[in-house]
Order: sequence, then structure tokens, then C-alpha cells
Amino acid sequence: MRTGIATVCLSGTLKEKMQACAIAGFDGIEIFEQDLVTSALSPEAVRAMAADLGLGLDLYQPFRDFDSVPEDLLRENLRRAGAKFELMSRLGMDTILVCSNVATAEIDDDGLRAEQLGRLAQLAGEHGVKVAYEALAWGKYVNDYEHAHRLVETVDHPNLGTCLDSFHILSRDWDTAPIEKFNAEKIFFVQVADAPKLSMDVLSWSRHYRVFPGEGQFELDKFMGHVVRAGYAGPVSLEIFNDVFRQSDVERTAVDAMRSLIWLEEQSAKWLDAHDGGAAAGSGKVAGRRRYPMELATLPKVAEPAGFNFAEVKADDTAALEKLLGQLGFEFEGRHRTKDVQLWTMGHARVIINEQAPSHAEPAIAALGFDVDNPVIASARAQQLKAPVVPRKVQADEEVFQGIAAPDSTEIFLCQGSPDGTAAWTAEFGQAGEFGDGVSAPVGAGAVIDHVNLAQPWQHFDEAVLFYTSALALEPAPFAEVPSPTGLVRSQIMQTTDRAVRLVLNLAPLIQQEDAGQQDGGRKSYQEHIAFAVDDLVGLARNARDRGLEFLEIPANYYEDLAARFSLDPGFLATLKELNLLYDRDASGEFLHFYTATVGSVFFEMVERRGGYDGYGAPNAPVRHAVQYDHARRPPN
Ligand SMILES: O=C(O)c1ccc(O)c(O)c1
Ligand SMILES: [Mg+2]
Repeated sequence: MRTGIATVCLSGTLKEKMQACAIAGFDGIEIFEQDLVTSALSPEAVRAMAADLGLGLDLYQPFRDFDSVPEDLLRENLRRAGAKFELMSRLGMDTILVCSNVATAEIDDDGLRAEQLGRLAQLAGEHGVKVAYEALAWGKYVNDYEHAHRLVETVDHPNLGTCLDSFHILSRDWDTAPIEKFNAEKIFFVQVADAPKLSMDVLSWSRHYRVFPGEGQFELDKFMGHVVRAGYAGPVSLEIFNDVFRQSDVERTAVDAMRSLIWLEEQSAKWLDAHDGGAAAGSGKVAGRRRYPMELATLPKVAEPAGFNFAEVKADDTAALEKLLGQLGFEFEGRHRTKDVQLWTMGHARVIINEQAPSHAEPAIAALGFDVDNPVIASARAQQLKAPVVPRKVQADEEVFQGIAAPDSTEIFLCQGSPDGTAAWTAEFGQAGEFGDGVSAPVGAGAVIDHVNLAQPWQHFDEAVLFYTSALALEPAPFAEVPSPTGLVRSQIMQTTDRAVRLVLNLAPLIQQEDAGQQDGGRKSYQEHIAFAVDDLVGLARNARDRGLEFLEIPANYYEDLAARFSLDPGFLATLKELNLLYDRDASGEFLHFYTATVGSVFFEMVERRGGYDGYGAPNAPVRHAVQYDHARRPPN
């Protein structure tokens, strides 16, 4: 698959954008007119630079408001087009995108439109230029890709073809199957963009909220499957208008973009494998995909992780973390033989306390280990998806971990899972014989890591969604917004189908970040937390209280509201209140949970899931945010 990206996706000057695209490994780019007009580089210099960088200049765009106009305006439009065709010859470019008319269309007549597009194609032919006609979703008369393509077929000129842009097609919910029947020679260009499903006017949605494939909710594998089946083999190019990407680090965004195309290529191949049929199931070969002009590369296989292997936390005050875990009922299993880290366990939940204080840019949850089938394959996949590798120093007789850095700089370790949930590396902790007696306190015997909440810097949120989807095969749920005293917290659940791994990505509200910025560079005061699931939360909470645990104190108003919402047994309600427990219930079960006070910027949650409850106590999240906000502002006593 030939990969491309429009310069409008990125921040910086044209030169910076082109350099970043080359570094990220794109085959070609679309030059957005604005980027050229505002550039200090002459067209000849751009052409030379692209050649030096090994970048194809695949598309010049956009050319607006051409068709469906009165004759005098059409002549003016042809003159304007001629000037652009000459510019393109200086750039060494041969394809221009012409969008359906939005602003100046006056005459709704397909016959006239075809005649006008024919004249444009004729002129383009004289300049050796190809015109790719795109139906904008908000075009005045032409806003449907099949309509645009019918016009192209009617004109039937070798210099006129169709540009398919997934956004304009999927935002309008048009069926994508008819693409398969298109004559591939008449598809001149394909643009891909994803987007979250939003209900707003389509122009604003398109200009501000497009995201890279895998970061939104469009069925792009299917769209691409139809494009491939049509026989198209030209560039597949990202055209993402997004307010965040346009102000983020250009090289990093270009890599995020490239990751999305590598992933989309694999997903498209998988879609075809699944839909072309006829495969000998389990033959191990790339199943039933027929051969197509577009070759699709695949990636090392990934399976959902089987569970969390460990979580590693950092705080300035290590002693406070030790105390907290001890009060919760964790057992101290010893210090590592060679590293300044401690191991604490409850049931199958393993927490490593890293004794090094976090640097200001480091997240509180420094690392997460996941149990995977094959760490080498999983790591190869992540690296092909351009995940940065994190070196993990090991002594000769220690377990080697394959590590990659997530976009928020949490280190992700791909660990060898074991059927009984144990981990060989734990033997590296403690002196011989010192390692725990193998029996946890009964109340926590079945404990596991239930979920981990990771705070995301605002500019890396979408990137993180794609990262966990593509590298770890987690499935994103539609994002939610949780009210807090500092704004709405954007919250995105990423989980495995069996829920053995659940991550919650939270976008910390801006006010909090600005405050933090003044204090310590902006990272540390994003709170993050680990939630552990146990069988008997009330028993565990009682024990923890008796050991002096500082709970997050829940206001009495909450319990009044709870009593109003659910008719709870008064004794049960009193227990919840006494122990600062939160409660939720839905058709499939019940959820009990509590939070600890925060140490540094990390805190813990203990949960009990009853029945098939599959949520996270979302109705209680605003209470937690408000109490934590209040706590953070209280003068120390
Ligand atoms: O928003 C626009 O105007 C616009 C311009 C060119 C495109 O290719 C496109 O998809 C949208
Ligand atoms: Mg487009």
C-alpha cells in the first residue's frame, strides 16, 4: 500500500512538515495549497526537497467551487485552474483535487456539470494534469460520492477521475459497497480519515474532529476492503483536519499518523480475509484473501493480553506508599536483588514500588506489565507499529522484559503469561526463604488488578487510543465525559473482550494542568490509580480501617442520594456509609468500591464486582473527583 499524508494534518512550516513525513516513512504527501502559499520555498525548491527526502508529491489540493456555475464564472474558474496547472508543472505534480462546489454553485443540472467538468478535464489534459473530483459532504448539489462518480463516468475523459474521502462518505452514512463496482482506472485518489461519532453539522465535524484511523469510530477496514476489491492500487492518504494535531509536535504526530496507516493496512487485509471466504480455516496461511492490485502488508500477530502481570508505581514519599499498601492488606515480598524496587502482593495482584523519586515528567504509574502469549511476537508487532522501545537493564540470570513506551510515557512490558497466574520474576525479590509464605491474608486471597486509570496529556489522548488498540489489541468503548470541579474529564475505557485487562484513559481537565504547570512542570499532579478486585470488600475495608487506612471520605449527601436512587437495606446503607464505600447497580449486577487518599499523585481503589456488573461505577466518579479536588486544596494540618 502506498502511504500518504496531507500537509494540513501537521503543525509547522511546509519544510518541517515534509521532513517529519519523510522521517515517519511516508511514501508521498498531499500539498495543501495554504502550506505552499505561505512557504518561503519556491515551487522548484519544494520539488527538489521532496526528491531529496524521497517523498512523492502525490496530490495538490484543494481547488474549490468550480462546477454548477454560470458561463462567465466558469471561464474565470478555468483561468484560475490554468494558473494552478502551471504551478503544478513547476512542482512536478500531476494530480489535483477539485471539490464539489459549496459556495458559488447556482445551477443544479447534471448535464451542465458534466459539460463543465469535461472542459476542466480537457484543459488539465493539455497540461498533463489529472483532476480528482471529490464530493464534499456539504457540497451544495454534489455531496454523495456515487453522484460524483456518475459525473466522472459521464464525462469519460482520461484526465478526470474520482477522489474518495472516507470522511465525506462515512459521515453521511453512505453505503460503501458500491465502490467495488467502480472502474479502478477512474479512482484517482483515496483519502482516509476516522472520526468520533458526533451529532453536529458535518462541516464543523470535518474541519475540527477528524482523527487518524483507529482513533475514531468509522468502519475504515470495510471502506478499504471495498476500495481494494475495486482494484485501486494508488496512494492511501491521510487527510485529518484536527485542532490538536495542528498544534502538536510535528514529528510525533507524523509517527502517530504512520502508525494509523500501518494498522489500517493490516485491518483491511483482515477484513478481506474474513470476507473473501473460501479459506481453509486454521491452515495458518493468510486465509481467503484473493489477490488484488493493492498489496497489503500484515503485522506480527497480536492476541489480547490475558491479564495484568504487574503495576509499578513511583512517588516521592515511598514510605507513605508502603504504609498504604500494608494497610490495604498487601504483603511485602522483599526488595529486588539488584534494583531499588520492592514487591508487594495481594492474591494475584502484584505492585512494584520503585524507590526512585519520579522526575517531573514521569507518570505516577511508571510501568504496567501485561501477560501475553508470546512476548517476542508482541514486541515485534509493537516495534513495527513504531512504538519506542524502552531498555530494561537486566543481570544475566534475570528475566528479560520486552518493553515499549506508551504515548503518556508509561512503560509497557510484555510478559510471558503463566496458566496459574504466577510470575517467575518474583523469585528475584527478597532473600531465599524471605519471600512470602504463599498464603495471603484470606480476605485478599482472590485479589487481582481490576483496572488501571492512566492520566493522558491532552495532546496525546487520541494517539494513546490508537496505541493501545494497535499494539495491545484492546477494544475502545465510546468515550464518556465525567463532571469534575475543574471541568469535564474525558474518559475512555480500553478493555479486552473477557475484561481480564481494563484500562481507563482520563484526560485531566485543563485547569488542573495549568495549576500543575506552575508547580512542577505539569505532569505529576495528574492523578492516576490502580483498582484491585476482591471477593469481600466490606471485610477488607474493615481490616484496612482497623489498620488506620485513610479512606477518601465520601460526603453524607452521597448516601442520601443513594438511598433515593436504590431502595437499599438500611443496615447495608449504614455499612456503606460507615466505611466510605461507594455503590452502583445495573441490570446485571452490583459494584462496591472505595478509594484511598492520594500519595504523590497515585491512589488506590478496591472494588467488588457482584454478578455480571461490567462497569466502573461511573455515577460515582463525579463524587470522587469533587472530594479529591477538595482534599488537594485543604491546608495541611
Ligand atoms: O474542508 C474542506 O474544505 C475540504 C477540502 C478538501 C478536502 O479534500 C476535504 O476533504 C475537505
Ligand atoms: Mg478530502
